[in-house]
Amino acid sequence: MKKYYPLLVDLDQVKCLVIGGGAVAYRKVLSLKESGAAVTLISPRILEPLAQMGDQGEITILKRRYQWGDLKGFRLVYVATDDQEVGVQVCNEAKDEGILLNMADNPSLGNFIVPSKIQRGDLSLCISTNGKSPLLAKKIRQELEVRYGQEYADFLRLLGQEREAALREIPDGDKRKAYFEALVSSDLLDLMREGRKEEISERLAEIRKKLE
Ligand SMILES: C[C@@]1(CC(=O)O)c2cc3[nH]c(cc4nc(cc5[nH]c(cc(n2)[C@H]1CCC(=O)O)[C@@](C)(CC(=O)O)[C@@H]5CCC(=O)O)C(CC(=O)O)=C4CCC(=O)O)c(CCC(=O)O)c3CC(=O)O
Ligand SMILES: NC(=O)C1=CN([C@@H]2O[C@H](COP(=O)(O)OP(=O)(O)OC[C@H]3O[C@@H](n4cnc5c(N)ncnc54)[C@H](O)[C@@H]3O)[C@@H](O)[C@H]2O)C=CC1
Repeated sequence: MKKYYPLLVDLDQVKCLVIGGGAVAYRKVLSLKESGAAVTLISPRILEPLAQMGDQGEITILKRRYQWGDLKGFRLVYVATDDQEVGVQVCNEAKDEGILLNMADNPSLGNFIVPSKIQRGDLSLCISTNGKSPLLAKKIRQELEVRYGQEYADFLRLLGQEREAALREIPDGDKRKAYFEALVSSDLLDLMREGRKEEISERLAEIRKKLE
């Protein structure tokens, strides 16, 4: 069993290649585009929504089979074909070039896997089963989606603002930490979930006052 290391990577404008044009390739393309990657796709058959993305200039499409040399210039490569042989060839080329490789149909040939993900503003929740059961990862995602709603995006925005302000305005490190702890364990999240926006600044002032 591989021991994968989780990390969050900035893919803005990074050149990524997807080989294959079916449902799995489509899922990988969507998540790459969400991260701002510059996506190229190579495949003889291409799903309609992917073809449309190509027509609209959102991704670059080469409508043909993979050939040796295609990986040049790419940082991340995803293989999502129904042809095992392509996987083996890409794997050899990726090794030569030191490129990070995701293999949808034979994960152990690649060197990274994609987790299931929930995004709530700046909060990312990523779930992986180390490839043992993607369906369980999906089920846990659906459970967590109910538990962690949009209010977390708002809460985190507020925490970020308050943290910046506190770093400027509360010079004492212990007091600052106490303020952060009070914010995180306050009922601010409940106020946001219940849409009681007008009470938020009041609560912030109360928390600050208590610490004085
Ligand atoms: C190893 C990994 C490599 C990788 O793709 O990176 C991989 C591999 C394989 N998946 C397979 C099948 C399915 N994958 C899904 C769904 C997802 N698969 C994703 C990731 C991963 N899948 C990586 C491990 C993640 C982890 O650690 O848990 C998700 C999380 C992210 C994403 O793909 O973007 C996304 C859910 C997103 C969401 O909804 O939250 C479904 C369910 C569905 O489609 O509804 C099924 C059908 C049910 C089933 O088989 O379980 C097969 C067998 C194919 C066959 O039968 O031939 C293989 C190959 C193998 O296992 O050998
Ligand atoms: N990792 C994951 O999340 C999942 C992986 N899979 C596996 O991923 C693979 C792809 O699944 P789907 O997208 O449903 O398959 P699909 O059959 O819809 O698409 C396969 C694509 O591969 C392309 N292709 C075939 N030979 C090629 C070549 N030589 N060069 C470039 N492209 C080529 C075809 O044109 C087609 O677009 C399957 O092997 C499947 O077992 C399936 C479900 C989930």
